Amino acid sequence: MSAASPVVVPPIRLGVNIDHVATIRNARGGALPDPLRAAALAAAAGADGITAHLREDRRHIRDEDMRRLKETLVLPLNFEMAATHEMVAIATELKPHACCLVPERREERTTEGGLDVLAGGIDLAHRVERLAAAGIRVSLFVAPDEDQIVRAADIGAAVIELHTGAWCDYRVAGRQEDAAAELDRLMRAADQAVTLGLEVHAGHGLDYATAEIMAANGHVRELNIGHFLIGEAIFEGLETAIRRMRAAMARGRAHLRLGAAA
Ligand SMILES: CC(=O)[C@@H](O)[C@H](O)COP(=O)(O)O
Ligand SMILES: NCC(=O)COP(=O)(O)O
Repeated sequence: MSAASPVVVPPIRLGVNIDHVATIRNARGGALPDPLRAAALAAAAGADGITAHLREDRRHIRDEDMRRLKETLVLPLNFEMAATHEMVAIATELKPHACCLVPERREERTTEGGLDVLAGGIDLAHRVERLAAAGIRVSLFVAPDEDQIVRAADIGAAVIELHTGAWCDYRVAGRQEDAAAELDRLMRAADQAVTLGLEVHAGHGLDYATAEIMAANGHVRELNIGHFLIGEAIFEGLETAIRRMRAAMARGRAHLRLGAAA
């Protein structure tokens, strides 16, 4: 009789987004609080990577922050950016570990939806190719939409990051049916992406509860979380917030282990 095969649970990484430390700094126009200090603290607290979004309007992270991050950071740097000529030029010079291409509208309060990979056409395909040729791991920030994910694989992205914002907003608004339908879409999108050979990440609006649910999907290999963690840091400190987030993700992975063993 053969022994039961061990359940293999793939690890899940936590990328800490430090944009909103820069939002607070910029509110007074000075140098404090320094997002680099948050990155160093996040590393000490067990983050696996740092995410920073250099918006076209530089409303939070600035070019100088990206340069300092690249020079001093011991963790992989995930550079979020619009798929523009300007940003591709900056990224190919900086050479971060990864670039996540996101949609941007100047007037938006935050990143409202996923990148329209289909509408991006050949220009987007070329930008993905240029970044990949510079040795950068390219991720596309997409809604859980089948056609967008097929196109992401077609144009050579290595990763998709699923936009969890709509799901999180439905939950906060108490719209349980909409939240359940959106979660179902996210789960099916993760399955589809893995079938197409893409690595799956997720992020936007995640908190302890939603991160735990995402981590219970073994296809999801990385969560990028910022706004909630920086908010919690006001009350309990960044280090504690990150440790609690890691614990929530570990609980999610434990559900997976139990589910697989059942
Ligand atoms: C793309 C994304 O989800 C992050 O960059 C995050 O949302 C940053 O915050 P803002 O959207 O407020 O710039
Ligand atoms: N890509 C999502 C991200 O980096 C963090 O989003 P949020 O937690 O700040 O909403």
